[in-house]
Amino acid sequence: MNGSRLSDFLALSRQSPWHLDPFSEGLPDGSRAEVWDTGVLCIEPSAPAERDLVISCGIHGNETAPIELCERLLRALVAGERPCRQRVLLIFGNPAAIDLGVREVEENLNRLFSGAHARGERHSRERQRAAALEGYVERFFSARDQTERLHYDLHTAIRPSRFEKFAIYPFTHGAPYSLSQLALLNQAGVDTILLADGPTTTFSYFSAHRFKAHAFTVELGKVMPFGHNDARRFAAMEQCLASLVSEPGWQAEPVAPAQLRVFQVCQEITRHSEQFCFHFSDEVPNFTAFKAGTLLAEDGEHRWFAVQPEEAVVFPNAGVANGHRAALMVAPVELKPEQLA
Ligand SMILES: O=C(O)CCC(=O)N[C@@H](CCC(=O)O)C(=O)O
Ligand SMILES: [Zn+2]
Repeated sequence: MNGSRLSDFLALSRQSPWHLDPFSEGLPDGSRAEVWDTGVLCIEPSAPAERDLVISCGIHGNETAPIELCERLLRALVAGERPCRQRVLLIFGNPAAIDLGVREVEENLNRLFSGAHARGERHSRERQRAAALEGYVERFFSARDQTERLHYDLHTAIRPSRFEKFAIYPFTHGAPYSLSQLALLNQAGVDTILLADGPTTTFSYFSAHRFKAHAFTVELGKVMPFGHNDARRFAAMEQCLASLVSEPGWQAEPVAPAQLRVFQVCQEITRHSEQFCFHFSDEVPNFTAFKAGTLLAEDGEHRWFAVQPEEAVVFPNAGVANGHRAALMVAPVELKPEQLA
């Protein structure tokens, strides 16, 4: 595909970080690749199989490993090294932040979905982008009924984690958890699952709730600058995504729930003011556990204590904007057969 504008789609998106005029190109296997906007590319095979697959990365611009993984996947499709047999929507979420090497330009894109971009008086580039991304996901999923809808939103975490790869399973409103999706995550090296305890304004919850997609925020390791990621650490996820894209009907090896480490979110710590502080070291890795009764954080009158035995902290970040989540607290749980389908 010499001369293809898609052979370096990320570079093209970084050059036009907030808007790119749509265009389309044929791929060597006969699929049509349609650029809908900067960082947004829909691939339509001539005879698509039964899955509709959204893969997103770079919702936080400095989380480079998933961005590199998606670039490798796209290059293989554009070069004809791999066929595309499913409809795929590939999203580089925040090209401006990717270009600057920062988590966000004006505000955290992953707190602006499910309409949160329109709440309040504030205007920001990320709000416009969240609204646009919602529209693209709607356009993609609404094109067909009766398909299996999938969305993997790939991230890396700011700090190291005792369990390196984990996924957040957005709140299901009581619907069962998908055993085949847990198997896929497990085969992708993601053997730790966090069950959310309520609706959120994340991208994965948006797809799960609005389109009944199997959708996950997937944490693949620790944030590193471009060029400093070891691709071998992401190979299992890359292989699973490649199989989904290229092999109709592909299924991961089955998993027994007991093979997975499962946590339930039991409380959320929210920063309210400049007085916010944690009562543990800045160095603690994700999934560090505290005894029940331990004072975890303080913000003026507010105090948060560990309540459950073995309650563990995930994503502690005292530097978030006021009103935002500063940490999730999670407790180990066992998935019961009646919770699974
Ligand atoms: O390491 C951190 O503190 C944040 C890593 C990250 O971006 N995580 C996502 C999780 C989204 C979810 O809860 O589904 C985020 O904070 O947006
Ligand atoms: Zn992230």
